[in-house]
Amino acid sequence: MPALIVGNWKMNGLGEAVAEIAEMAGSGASSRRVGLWIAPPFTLIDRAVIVSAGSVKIGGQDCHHKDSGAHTGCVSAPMLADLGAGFVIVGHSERRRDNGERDADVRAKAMAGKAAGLEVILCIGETRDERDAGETNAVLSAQLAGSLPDDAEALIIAYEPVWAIGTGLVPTLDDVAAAHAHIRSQLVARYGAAGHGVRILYGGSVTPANAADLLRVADVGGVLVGGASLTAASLLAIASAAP
Ligand SMILES: O=C(CO)COP(=O)(O)O
Repeated sequence: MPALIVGNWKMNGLGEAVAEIAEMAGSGASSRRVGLWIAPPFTLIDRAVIVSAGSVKIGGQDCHHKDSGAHTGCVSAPMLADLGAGFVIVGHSERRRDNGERDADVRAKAMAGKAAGLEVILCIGETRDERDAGETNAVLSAQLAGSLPDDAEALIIAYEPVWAIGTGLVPTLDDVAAAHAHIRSQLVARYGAAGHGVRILYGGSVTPANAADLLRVADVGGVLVGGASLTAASLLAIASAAP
């Protein structure tokens, strides 16, 4: 399976930033060797879809769990699909923290994304305190139990330790391998054989310097990149590190 390199731009990017996506698309990096996906802010999705010319898949960073209605400021999964988005990220720890989203909310969003025909990247991960208390596997199990959608179709899991996001801290490669193996076991327990087909991404302080090592870890099917995804130069350097 070719590695999947996904950029999450978070609340970054004014109009001129679509030039970075155009450069990623024009680089030819998105090929049978790697998949290149970008989740810009909602405001840039329309333009990003146009400049990506099909070479970079464009997605949303969140969606509402309902298709439409009286939810001021929210964006639904069918609205993303209508713009030409191909995927949506749900359950990011920053949304859990800033918007009080819980596992049941994340599950509803994942179901909405799938129903709209989007691929769904579902984020999970432990805090520093939880890791230090030896609770990492228990936290991951509980998050998966509460948030996994009904079936494994179009589902991708992103393992993002909260303490590794934006900090420059990265778990050891053994710890990443252990977490991914645990997530895999939970997916197989839940979905049977289909659980083997779910891609698992690593996210948290991925850079061009550490991407090659992370992408070689067993069962790391790609990376979810924040800060280092904002420029074409940096994201393409990560993509070229894929084995
Ligand atoms: O949260 C992340 C991606 O969703 C990771 O962010 P950083 O790569 O900036 O640590």
